[in-house]
Formats: sequence, structure tokens, C-alpha cells
Amino acid sequence: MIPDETADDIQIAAEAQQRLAVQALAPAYVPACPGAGKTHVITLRHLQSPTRLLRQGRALISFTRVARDQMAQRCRQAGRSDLLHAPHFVGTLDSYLWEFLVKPLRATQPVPRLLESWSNVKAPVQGMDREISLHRFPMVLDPAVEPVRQGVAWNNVDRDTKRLLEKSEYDRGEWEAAALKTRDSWCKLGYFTGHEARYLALWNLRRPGRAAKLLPQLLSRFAEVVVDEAQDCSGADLAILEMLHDAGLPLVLVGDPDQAIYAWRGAQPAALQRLATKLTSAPVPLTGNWRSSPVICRLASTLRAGHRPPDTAVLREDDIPVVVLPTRFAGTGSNHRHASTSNGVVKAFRDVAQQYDIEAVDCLVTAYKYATLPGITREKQNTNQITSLAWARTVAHTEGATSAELTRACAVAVRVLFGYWFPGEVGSAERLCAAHGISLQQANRTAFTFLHSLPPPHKEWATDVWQAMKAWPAPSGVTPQHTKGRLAGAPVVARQAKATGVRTNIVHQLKGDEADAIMLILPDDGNVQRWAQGDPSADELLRVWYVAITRARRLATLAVPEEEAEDMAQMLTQYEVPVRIV
Ligand SMILES: Nc1ncnc2c1ncn2[C@@H]1O[C@H](COP(=O)(O)OP(=O)(O)OP(=O)(O)O)[C@@H](O)[C@H]1O
Repeated sequence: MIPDETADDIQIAAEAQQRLAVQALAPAYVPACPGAGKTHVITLRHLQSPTRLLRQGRALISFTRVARDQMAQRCRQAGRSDLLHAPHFVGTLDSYLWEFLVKPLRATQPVPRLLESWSNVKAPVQGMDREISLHRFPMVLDPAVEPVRQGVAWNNVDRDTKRLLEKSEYDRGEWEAAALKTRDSWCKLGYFTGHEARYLALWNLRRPGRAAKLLPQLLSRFAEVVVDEAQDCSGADLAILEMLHDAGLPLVLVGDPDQAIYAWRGAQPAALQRLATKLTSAPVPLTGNWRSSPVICRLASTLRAGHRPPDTAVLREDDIPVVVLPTRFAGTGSNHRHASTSNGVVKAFRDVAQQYDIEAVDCLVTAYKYATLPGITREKQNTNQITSLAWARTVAHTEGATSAELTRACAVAVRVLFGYWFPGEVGSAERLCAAHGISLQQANRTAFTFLHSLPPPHKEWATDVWQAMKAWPAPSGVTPQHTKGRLAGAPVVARQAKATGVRTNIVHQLKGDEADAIMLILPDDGNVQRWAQGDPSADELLRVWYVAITRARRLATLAVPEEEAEDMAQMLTQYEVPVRIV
């Protein structure tokens, strides 16, 4: 227990750091530890804006819609909805690039639209010997060359797609060319994704004539651009930001390089450091952790490059030790067993949390991969429509499904219903809704009730779905054509885990999230050696573990293979982390 006076001093010092970050003049770099209150600082910075109408605004840029919504909500709660509108901008990097560096130079017809992913439209790659959707080919950019090189990120193609490709007569080069050609044909129809937004932003900024049309507007609109989670910037993102800085746009980069977990998607923490140094010689660090207990700060420091000392726990004085759960891992997440009780590992975790008065709703289970995670099965990204719909139906019937899952589930059902109602019409749900005078909200409501009405998936489920689609009240003006849009095949249905009341999600979906108790599932052998000897600056998995445990406020639990439990506890004890095996 920290004496009161010291606790006060710690809080005062942490608040002083936050104040400096709120007031720092742009260009600025704010490297921050986990739980440092980055969102808090960024929003406060924005809330300082005068209420009178300004000629110039501030852009708050994040990587996810969740982060964007969080900042927007805080502005609204403070009674400052005005800060969400022009001249300000609060949104994702994709939408910022699109809005200010791409769209102004596009033809107005066909109306250019930014999609979250190619999976939002039905876009099979054309001219090949089997049907594979465009979204199954993740794209990558190399901004180091001019013109920017783009291609398929083969390392990130999922296993199912790789299997399909192996059976194809065409080789990877031919698939890549076909995917890019199909993509180009969608761009001609006015559709783009974040990848194209980056490509075109770079294209425009690197051509003086085009840049001259964009930059003056941008510079007069924004007095400052704040980028949150800057450690997730890809090489292309950083190249764009650097050009904006060179053009005189004041940037504020806020991020935690230790939490960089997107290198596989092109994030470049080292390049971020270079840009940060170019922005300022005096970064404004945040080293107070307002979220986690001292034990968790200490545990986290063992997973940091250079083994820097633990961050200061500002508020929490808990001394709950780290709990190691010896576990017998099974092929699927829901069958992992706690070794000493043979209970499911989630139940064991809940029992431990309960000992510390932590309720199930304040617990969070996480793992690197969906496959090892107990609980609701993830929508398989690249599966056939009937299986996607079966997943969506399961979500609609699952208590505790997250809003992101529900949104995805409704989108799947909207696509299925629209495929039947508007056969032959291409385009996103938004575009079809607009064309047929249906509000997206109405479409989502219909989709949800439709999903909810469907019987549980089984082998002959496609027939039930077809009957339901035909019987479902259609909006006026729809023109179904016989069996067009009918789903074929049998769904691959995953077993639904017993409801535990505990949230589960993969680490990559936990950015910015937090919970009183976290259980990190570490099913592979060799965890201890990797933890003790690995280099977090080179080993992204260690950074993924770091992100996971730093979501915890009070209790961090590690489920490790039974034979590794003792070694794990010993290793943590050597680092002076209080630990117990349960
Ligand atoms: N000045 C403050 N006073 C009280 N609570 C604070 C303060 N700053 C931050 N917090 C709280 O600390 C917690 C962590 O803040 P936040 O989520 O903004 O951190 P973060 O820097 O985004 O962390 P991470 O990068 O780990 O997600 C939140 O619960 C937030 O409400």
C-alpha cells in the first residue's frame, strides 16, 4: 500500500504530464505508456477550442471506428457537439485521406464511395477458374518506390484462400493481375477502399500539379492534425503524414511504440520514430498508467524492449498477484480445461476473479488467435454465403454478442436479402438503400428480425432460408427473379460455446479496451522461453501479449500449458512480479 502523500504526488505528477501534452504546441510527439489517458488528453486538447466559429479546425484521427466514436462521445458529453463538425474533423485515417486527399480530385460521377472493405460488395475476381472474392486478396503498398508499387500481400492471405489457389491452374502472378484488374473495374464504378485511398493520396501528393490543388485547402482548413495510435501507421501512412508535415501542416502524433501489433499489416514503428524526431526534438511523454495496478505495470515491463522500469500506477493500489492457470489445451477454445479442477478454463478464471470480488461482466478473455478463444465463434472471413448467414443467425441469438458482431451479422443478412430483392444490381448496401429509398437503419432492423426468425442451422438449412426469404415482406418496388439470390449448400456450423457471461475477443480487437480482470490464453509450448529471452522490438507476438495484459485494471491471469506453469511462475518471480499458481 502506497502512503497517501506519495499517491497524491504520483497523481499530481501524472496530471502535470497530461497537461503538458494537452498544451504542447504542434508539431509534437506524445509517446505514451498503456493506460496513460491518450484519448483523455486528445479530447481535452480538442475541448480547449474556443466555442466561437473558427476559420480553422482540428482533425482528430484514429485507426478504428470504435476509437473515433469514443472521442466523439466525449465531446458530446462535454456539450461540445460543435467540435465534431466543420471546420473540425473526427474520423478514421482512411476517411481523412479519402475526404481531403482523394475525393476532391475525383470525377463526381459515378459518385465516389469509400468502402470499409471489398467484402461490402459482391466482387468476385473475374476471368479465373474458380470464384474467389476480391476481399480475400489483401493488398500492400510500397511507398519507397515511385510510382508506388502495389500488389497482393501473400503472407496475409488466409489458409482457405491459399487452399483454393493451390487447386487453381493459374499461378499467383496471374491471380494478382486478375485481382488488380477486378479492383480497377470496381474503382471505375466509383468504389474504393482504404488501400486505394492511400495509393491515390500518395499519387496526388507526389504530383506537384495535383498537390497544388489539394494542399492549400487542407492548410487553410486545419490548424492541427492529431493522430492517435500512431504506432499503427503503415509505411504509406507515414510517408503521407511526412509530406503533409513538409507542406506545413502542424501534426501531433500520439502513440505507444510498445503496443505496435500491426507490423504484419505494414506498420513501421521504426519509421514512426524517424518521423517523430523530424517533428520535434522534445517529445512530451506520458508515463503514468491510470488503468492498471502496480503488479500489472510490473508484469508489463517484463515484456518491453530494453526492460525499462515499470510505469507508475497512478490510481490503483491493488496488490493482487498475477495468477497462472495450468491448463490442458484442446483443439477448440471451448474445451480448454483447468488442470487441477478439470473445469473449463473460463470457469476457473471466473472463480479466481470472484475471489477478488470481480464480477463476470468485468472479466475479459483474450488470445492471439480466434481459434484458441472460447466462446462465440467468429464469422469466418472467407466462407460461402450460407455459412456466413448461419454465423449471423447465431450472433442474433447470442446474448452478449458485441455491437460489432451484431453490425456484421446484420450486414450479412442485408446482403442476402438484397441479393434476392434486387438481383443483378451491384453495389454496397448503402448504395442500394439510397437507390431504392430505404434507410440503412430500416434495412438493418429488417435484417435482424429476419435473422432472429430463422431456425437453427442444420444440413438442409438452405431450404428453410429460401422459404423465409420468399415469405419475408419485401420493400415496395422489389423485383425478385425466380431463384436468383437463393443460397445453396450446407452451412458449416460451429458449436456454440456455453454462455459464460465473460467477454472474449482476440487481442487485435482489444485496442483501447480495458477490464478489471484479463485472462490471456497462451496455448503453445515455449511461452516461458519466448517471454524471458525474446526481443519485443523484433517479436510481434510479445507485443501482442503486452497489449493483452495491459488491458487489465486489477487481475492478470495467464492460462499456460500445464507443464509450463511452474516455469512461468518462477520466471515472473525472478522479475519480482508477485505470482500464484491456482
Ligand atoms: N486524468 C485522469 N483522471 C482520471 N482517470 C483518467 C485520467 N486519465 C486517464 N484516466 C483513465 O485511465 C484509463 C486509461 O485511459 P485511456 O483508455 O485513455 O488510456 P490510453 O492511453 O488510451 O491507453 P491504451 O493505449 O493502453 O489503450 C481510462 O479508464 C481513463 O478514464
